[in-house]
Amino acid sequence: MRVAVAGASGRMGRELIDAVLQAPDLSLAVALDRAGSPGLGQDAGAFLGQHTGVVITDDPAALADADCLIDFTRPEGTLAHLAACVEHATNVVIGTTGFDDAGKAAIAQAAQRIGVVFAPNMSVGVNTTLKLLELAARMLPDYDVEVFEAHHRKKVDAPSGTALKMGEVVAQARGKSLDDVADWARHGHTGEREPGRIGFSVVRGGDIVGDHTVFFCGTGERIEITHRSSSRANYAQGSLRAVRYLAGHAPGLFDMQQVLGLDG
Ligand SMILES: NC(=O)C1=CN([C@@H]2O[C@H](COP(=O)(O)OP(=O)(O)OC[C@H]3O[C@@H](n4cnc5c(N)ncnc54)[C@H](OP(=O)(O)O)[C@@H]3O)[C@@H](O)[C@H]2O)C=CC1
Ligand SMILES: O=C(O)C1=N[C@H](C(=O)O)C[C@H](O)C1
Repeated sequence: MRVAVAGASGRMGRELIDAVLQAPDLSLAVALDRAGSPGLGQDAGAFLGQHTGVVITDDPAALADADCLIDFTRPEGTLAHLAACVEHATNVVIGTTGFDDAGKAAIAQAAQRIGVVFAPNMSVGVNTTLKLLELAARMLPDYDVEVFEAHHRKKVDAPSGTALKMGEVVAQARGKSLDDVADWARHGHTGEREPGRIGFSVVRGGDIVGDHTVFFCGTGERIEITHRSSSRANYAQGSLRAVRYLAGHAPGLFDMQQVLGLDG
């Protein structure tokens, strides 16, 4: 299967190129970076000391040569690539976070024409953690829930897409919409905590790959469900599973719970 990688010079782009080059059933067909990127014109494997013959381009028309794009960039980049994927009937795995409602609607619309996997976290561990959260939320309806996340200093969106998803899973298990119960930040004289709210807190610093903890705080006890990433390899491997999943499915919008068979 011919795979394209967007954001080829980014942290995830490089992790993905490495993973695709090592996968016997996949070939790297296209590598995209944005206009003005210093990577343009270089071999996509140069950072590994490898010659792949795939030159990094900023032309989304190159997506005609790929069966599936893996896109971990920024919302505006992903949406531009998505339009080219629809034009060329190329499936897409979207790992980018930070979309607004209009961006999410554009993704859903594209998924009527092509296969799309869209998930804020591709790791098997995080997706298993989401199932644990669903169980805990159902078993502990009166416990106070707080979502904590920590990431590297270069991350541009907050809370992380994964933290938002964790909050949504808990809210949904309690029959609520996250927007109605979220406390995004606290400062000053906040008053006592209101029952049923879901609080968020965020750390940014250094090279933290990605930590998430959800606290279920009751009276006399608390449960902390934590996932920590120590490398980006799991995000890349999950993305490759998503590429293979799309090859066996008709157009539609899927998430990693479906790819991993955790949606039952
Ligand atoms: N779903 C998941 O499992 C995971 C999701 N992510 C998400 O993936 C995204 C990327 O993360 P990361 O790799 O760390 O970020 P980086 O900043 O390291 O890489 C982003 C890449 O996208 C490029 N880019 C930026 N803007 C555009 C644009 N408008 N059009 C095209 N390309 C663009 C950047 O180019 P340039 O450097 O020139 O700006 C860079 O090559 C984030 O949204 C992050 O939250 C990250 C890890 C796991
Ligand atoms: O930007 C990152 O690095 C990450 N982003 C994703 C998110 O926003 O949840 C996934 C992971 O936590 C790493």
